[in-house]
Amino acid sequence: MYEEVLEILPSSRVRFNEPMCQHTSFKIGGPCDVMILPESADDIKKVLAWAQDKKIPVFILGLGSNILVRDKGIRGIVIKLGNCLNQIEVDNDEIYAEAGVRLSLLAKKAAASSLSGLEFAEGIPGSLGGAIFMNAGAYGGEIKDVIKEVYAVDEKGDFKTFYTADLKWGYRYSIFQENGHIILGARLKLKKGNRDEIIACMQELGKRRREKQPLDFPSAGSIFKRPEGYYVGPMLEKLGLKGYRIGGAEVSFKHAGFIVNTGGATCEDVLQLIDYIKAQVKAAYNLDLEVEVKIVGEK
Ligand SMILES: NC(=O)C1=CN([C@@H]2O[C@H](COP(=O)(O)OP(=O)(O)OC[C@H]3O[C@@H](n4cnc5c(N)ncnc54)[C@H](OP(=O)(O)O)[C@@H]3O)[C@@H](O)[C@H]2O)C=CC1
Ligand SMILES: C=C(O[C@H]1[C@H](O)[C@@H](CO)O[C@H](OP(=O)(O)OP(=O)(O)OC[C@H]2O[C@@H](n3ccc(=O)[nH]c3=O)[C@H](O)[C@@H]2O)[C@@H]1NC(C)=O)C(=O)O
Repeated sequence: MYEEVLEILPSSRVRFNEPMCQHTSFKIGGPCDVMILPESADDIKKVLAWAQDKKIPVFILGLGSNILVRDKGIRGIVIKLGNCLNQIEVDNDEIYAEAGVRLSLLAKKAAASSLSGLEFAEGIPGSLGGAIFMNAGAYGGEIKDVIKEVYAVDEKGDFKTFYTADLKWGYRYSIFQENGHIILGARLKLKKGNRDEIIACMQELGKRRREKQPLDFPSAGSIFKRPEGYYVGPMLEKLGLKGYRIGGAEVSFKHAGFIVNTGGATCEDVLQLIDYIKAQVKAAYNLDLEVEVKIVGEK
C-alpha cells in the first residue's frame, strides 16, 4: 500500500523502512514504514491528503534532536522537515524562515545581518519548527521572545497563520502540542544590534555549552524538564547517579541532566534508565520528574 505514495511524489523524496537511528541525535530508533523528504508545502499537502484517505498515521520530524524513537520504529509516515524546508529571507529587522532550518544556522544568519535576539540559540541542534513546537530555550532566552507569526497547516492541509499572542507559550510548551498542526515556517522579529557584540555573545554561549554539555556523545539534550525550584543535574549528581548505566545508556558524567548513548544503546535501555532515575528522585525528593524528550513509536 505504501508504494502508492510514488504516484504523488518522485522516488527521490520517499524512503521505505528507513532506520530512524539515522535521523535522531540519540542515534536510536527502529525503522519507520515510509519517510517523506518534502521539497515544498505542496508536497506536504499532497501527502496529508493521501494519508488521510488511507487512514495512515503521520508523524512530523524536525531534526530529531528531541525525540526518543522506540526500537520497533514508527508505523506509518514520517514527514521529515529538517534539512528539507530550508529557506531563509532577511527583511530589515525581520526574518522569514522555513520550519526545517537548523536553529543554530538561523542564529548565525541573524548575527551576520547584525540582528540580535537569537544569540541563545547558538549550538541548539533542532529545527525552527521543533523549537517553536516546544518553545526551545537556553541561557535565559526562548524562541517565543522573537516569534511574530507562525505559518502552519492543519491535518486537512488547510493553511493557517498564528500570531504570537495566540500561541499559549509556556516553559517548553506551545499551542502546537495540542492542535496537531504542522509548522511550515515563521516570521521572526529581531532587534538591530552590533554585529561584533552579537557574535561575541554567541561565542561565549557556545563555549559554555561545550564546557558543560556532553556534546561528544549522541543524546537528546536534557532528558527531563526542570521541576520548579530545582535543577535536574545537581539533583542526580547528589544521588550518585552520574555514570549510572543500563546497557549502552548512561547518565552523563559531564552533565547529569543528559542521558548519553555510549554506543549501541537501545530505546529500551534509555526507558529503563529513565524509570530508574525517576524512582530514585521520587524516593529522595518526593518529586515526579517529567520527561522533556518526546517518546514515539510502536510499543
Ligand atoms: N536547549 C538545548 O540545548 C536543546 C534544545 N533542543 C530543542 O529541541 C527542539 C527539537 O527540535 P527538532 O530536533 O527539530 O525536533 P524533533 O525532530 O526532535 O521533533 C520533536 C517533536 O516536535 C514536533 N515538531 C517538530 N517539527 C515540527 C513542525 N514543523 N511542526 C509541528 N511539529 C513539529 C513533532 O511533534 P508531533 O509529531 O507531535 O507534531 C516532533 O515529535 C530544538 O529546536 C531544540 O530547541 C534539543 C536539544 C538540546
Ligand atoms: C539541553 C537543553 O536545554 C538546557 C539548556 O541548554 C541549559 C542552558 O541554558 O539550561 C537547561 O538545562 P539545565 O536545567 O540542566 O541547566 P544547566 O544550566 O545546564 O544546569 C543548571 C545548574 O546545574 C549545575 N549542574 C549541572 C549538571 C550537573 O551534572 N551538575 C551540576 O551541578 C550547573 O553547573 C548549573 O549551575 C535546559 N534544559 C531544560 C530542561 O530546561 C534541552 O532542552 O535539551
